[in-house]
Amino acid sequence: MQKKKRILLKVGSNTLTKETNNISRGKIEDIANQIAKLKDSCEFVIVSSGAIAVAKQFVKLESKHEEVFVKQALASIGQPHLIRIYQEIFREYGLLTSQCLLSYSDFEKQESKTNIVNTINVLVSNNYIPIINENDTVATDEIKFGDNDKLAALTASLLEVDLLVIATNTDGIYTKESIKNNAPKTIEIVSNFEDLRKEVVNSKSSLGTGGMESKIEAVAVAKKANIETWIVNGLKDNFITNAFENKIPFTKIK
Ligand SMILES: Nc1ncnc2c1ncn2[C@@H]1O[C@H](COP(=O)(O)OP(=O)(O)O)[C@@H](O)[C@H]1O
Ligand SMILES: N[C@@H](CCC(=O)OP(=O)(O)O)C(=O)O
Repeated sequence: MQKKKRILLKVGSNTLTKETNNISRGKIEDIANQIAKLKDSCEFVIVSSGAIAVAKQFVKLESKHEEVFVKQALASIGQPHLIRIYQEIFREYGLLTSQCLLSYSDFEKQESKTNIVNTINVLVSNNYIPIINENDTVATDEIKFGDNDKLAALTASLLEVDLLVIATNTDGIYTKESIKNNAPKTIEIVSNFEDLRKEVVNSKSSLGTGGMESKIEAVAVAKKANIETWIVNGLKDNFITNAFENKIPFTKIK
């Protein structure tokens, strides 16, 4: 049997909510449907944000503490709901899921790195799709300074995946000029990675954390490990299968 292509799919909060205040079961169905279609040729590991977004659907926390602690508490409330929703929907498509919570510091310790790789390899070889998020209770880095893009890239490198797909709410990376002119145009082929950094504008979406800048940083991490990255519009249906068939505009960085 031919070796399956290993894909790390990163799904941001905006994709999962389809830019509303609620997690979109329809979007998770769309992801499950695509993974089910591709399952004979590809194996998936998912890095999913959305814990805080799910919690906000259910609760409003009162606290005199710093905002970051409230966000961590929300992530703790939302994470089990997020996984429950994934599990319910993926099961309908015949897909098995599991949860892994990781911290950035885990990537600095050899023993932790080995354990992550071994655990995920057992999961994947038994047809479980690991759904990874940051362990927000212990690490504030992501909520304060970055987001899951870098976590996805570090995980992709550690797992030596064949492709990193970052799903966001734009058709990939647009040229700065085209954003200014209100006619966004996707940079489809990246000839010079350093030039790409100059295209980032200082904006992010309503629920997003790091904007395009953190995606570029993620691409840099993946590039160092010789991993190709695609930045695709996760709001659209069939965004993975359509990207494979080149039916949609997206940014490909080799
Ligand atoms: N050159 C660019 N092309 C496209 N989007 C850009 C660019 N520069 C900055 N952005 C911003 O990055 C956002 C995506 O990142 P983010 O808000 O963190 O979403 P996510 O939840 O998917 O991680 C876009 O909605 C846009 O506002
Ligand atoms: N880990 C947290 C926050 C992650 C976050 O906002 O990231 P992203 O949507 O990828 O910019 C969560 O699951 O809500």
